[in-house]
Amino acid sequence: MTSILEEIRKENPVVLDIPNMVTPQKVADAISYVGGSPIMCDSSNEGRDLVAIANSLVLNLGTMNDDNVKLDIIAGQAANNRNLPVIVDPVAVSASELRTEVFKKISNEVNIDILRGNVGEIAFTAGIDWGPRGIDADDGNGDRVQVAKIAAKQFHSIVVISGIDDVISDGSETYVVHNGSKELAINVGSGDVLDGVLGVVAAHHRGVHAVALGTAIVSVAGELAEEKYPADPASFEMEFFNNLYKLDDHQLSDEIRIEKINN
Ligand SMILES: Nc1ncnc2c1ncn2[C@@H]1O[C@H](COP(=O)(O)OP(=O)(O)O)[C@@H](O)[C@H]1O
Ligand SMILES: Cc1ncsc1CCOP(=O)(O)O
Repeated sequence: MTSILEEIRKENPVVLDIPNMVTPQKVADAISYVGGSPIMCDSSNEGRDLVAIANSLVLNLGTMNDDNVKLDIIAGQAANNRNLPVIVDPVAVSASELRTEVFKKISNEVNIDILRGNVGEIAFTAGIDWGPRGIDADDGNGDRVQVAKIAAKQFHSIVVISGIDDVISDGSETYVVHNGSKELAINVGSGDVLDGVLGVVAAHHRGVHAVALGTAIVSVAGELAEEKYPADPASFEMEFFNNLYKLDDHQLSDEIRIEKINN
């Protein structure tokens, strides 16, 4: 049985999160509920100071302006210097020239430990043609595993592709987490919540398997919430957050459906 939740709750790591302007409260709550200590930051003037007290850094690129892009680079490089894990979420990276350029800049200037996005986002970052005619795309796991592996090798990162199943790979070791809930897909910010939870886990637990367990924490919490509220999105959200707080290692081990991919 895993002891990851017990360990992170003992460690209570400080997660510095540079959020988007849409979901900071949700992300801070999620970090706190799974056992971390969140601090959100919005000014490049305090990036270095806050990295100095953090155990991991999350850069969410969901909304951007000149100062938070500057902050992303300052904090990312300071975190690299301290050997802290850096998690990057390239939200809607293909949607505007600015998003595409900012991600390129960050990936050139900051070492990314965990790159987390949906398959379209990750494929785009890696220059992979994803879509009806992209790499045999049928949205099957085989293709998503290939996208994760290619992106992982390109960025020297652990890549998490979230979706109906979650694919977690560093290019050679790969897992698929089969848990989840379609309610998570319509809950705005569930991906950002996943980034924050990965920040908590990665603070002290490096490696692909630990990241896969971190991914499963969110997917299992969502799956259990859907059992109770299959058709009430607002009630689902409350139950999902309750589950992030209540989930323990016994329940995680009982509920997780994780597969190691062998090629
Ligand atoms: N169709 C789905 N069925 C089950 N779980 C899903 C589905 N889509 C997303 N999830 C879950 O929702 C969480 C957030 O992923 P996702 O919605 O892909 O992020 P984003 O909000 O960045 O697009 C993950 O835990 C993922 O497993
Ligand atoms: C709606 C929206 N617009 C810019 S960032 C954001 C939130 C994205 O959250 P998630 O990708 O986790 O659903």
